[in-house]
Amino acid sequence: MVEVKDVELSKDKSVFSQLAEHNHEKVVFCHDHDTGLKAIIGIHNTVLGPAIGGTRMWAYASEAEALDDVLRLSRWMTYKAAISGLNMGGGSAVIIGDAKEAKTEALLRKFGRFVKNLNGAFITAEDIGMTAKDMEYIRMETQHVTGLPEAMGGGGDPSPVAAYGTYMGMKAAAKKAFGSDSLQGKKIAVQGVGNVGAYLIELLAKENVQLFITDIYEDRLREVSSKYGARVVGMNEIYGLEVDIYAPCGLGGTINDKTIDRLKCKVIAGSANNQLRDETVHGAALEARGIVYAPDFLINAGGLINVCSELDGYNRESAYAQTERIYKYTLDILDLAEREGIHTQLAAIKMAEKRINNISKVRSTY
Ligand SMILES: NC(=O)c1ccc[n+]([C@@H]2O[C@H](COP(=O)([O-])OP(=O)(O)OC[C@H]3O[C@@H](n4cnc5c(N)ncnc54)[C@H](O)[C@@H]3O)[C@@H](O)[C@H]2O)c1
Repeated sequence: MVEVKDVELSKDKSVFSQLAEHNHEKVVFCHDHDTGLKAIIGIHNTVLGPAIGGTRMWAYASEAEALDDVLRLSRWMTYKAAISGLNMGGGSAVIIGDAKEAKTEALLRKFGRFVKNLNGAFITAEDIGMTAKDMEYIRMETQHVTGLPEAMGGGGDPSPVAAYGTYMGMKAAAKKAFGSDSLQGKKIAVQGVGNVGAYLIELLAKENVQLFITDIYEDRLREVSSKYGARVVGMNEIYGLEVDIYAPCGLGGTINDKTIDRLKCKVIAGSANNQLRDETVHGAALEARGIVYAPDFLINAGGLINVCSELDGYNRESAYAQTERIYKYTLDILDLAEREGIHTQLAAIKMAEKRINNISKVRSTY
């Protein structure tokens, strides 16, 4: 049985006022006594199409924390899908519990039944705490699952496509900052050489850049460094490096009060989600420092584009072609930010909201 502290969802906010804050459409609390399932499915916006988003399994300290996570994640999925030109809305799910201990086939399949009952209004994929095998269990109960292995007719690992979109976004940001999208000779610091980071480095190495890398795992660093001739730097050292481009490809929140004044780069473009600790404060601070920030939820959308392309019968070529458009979308957003004198993350949100508002004249929900 999953043990979660039973606390008030929030000290000062009711569930409905939390939904109202960012205009979430629907939240489904899923409970099953026999399997111990406690899950929350959050549907933020379905104007453009069914809500898509990952299912995360995490040992949240409280129900309030789980709800907060699902509301936050689902909202960003709306923006990510809208700005990438996808006909999809934003959603997300969290299963409360320790993925190493509480996960069973029955629990996952029960969760699949809840997804099924939403009749396609929510389509899910793998996120933190979930594996491809877990998604196969969910798939046994509902067809509304994507991001499946190639053997099951899916697109397989989305990381190379996510890296390609990040690379496109980085080139667009370089064009804005340096007047050319060629990265030749540029000094680029990549933080996190996991799945996406390593594929990004492979693309960058072809452009003859000077690479600086850091990661928590030394064996991974050694491998990437010897393969691409990248210089290994310390995890804290990376922020103060004299580089042209900083690419956060590890965890979110690395652009914060402690790091922002140390940055010497002219461009930030990486795959990590939620790079700005506080999107308003740190988005504006980057603008004030003249650093071109390529909005994370736009340039890392290649992964989402890849899993969405499964829904119409997976085609790798078309997933890459759609991802390539991130170059143009990034330039459009950087231009909009300049024209309106706003920071680039805000410009990206505005552009996503504009598309949703326009299409809401055609239809209001899925
Ligand atoms: N995989 C995808 O398709 C995809 C798509 C969109 C966005 N993203 C985002 O991109 C980021 C990377 O995803 P991934 O799939 O490559 O994950 P991953 O777990 O394979 O790799 C992340 C790497 O970053 C390292 N890392 C974490 N924090 C670090 C820090 N502070 N300093 C240095 N290294 C650090 C980790 O050790 C790990 O090697 C994540 O934020 C993820 O949410 C991934």
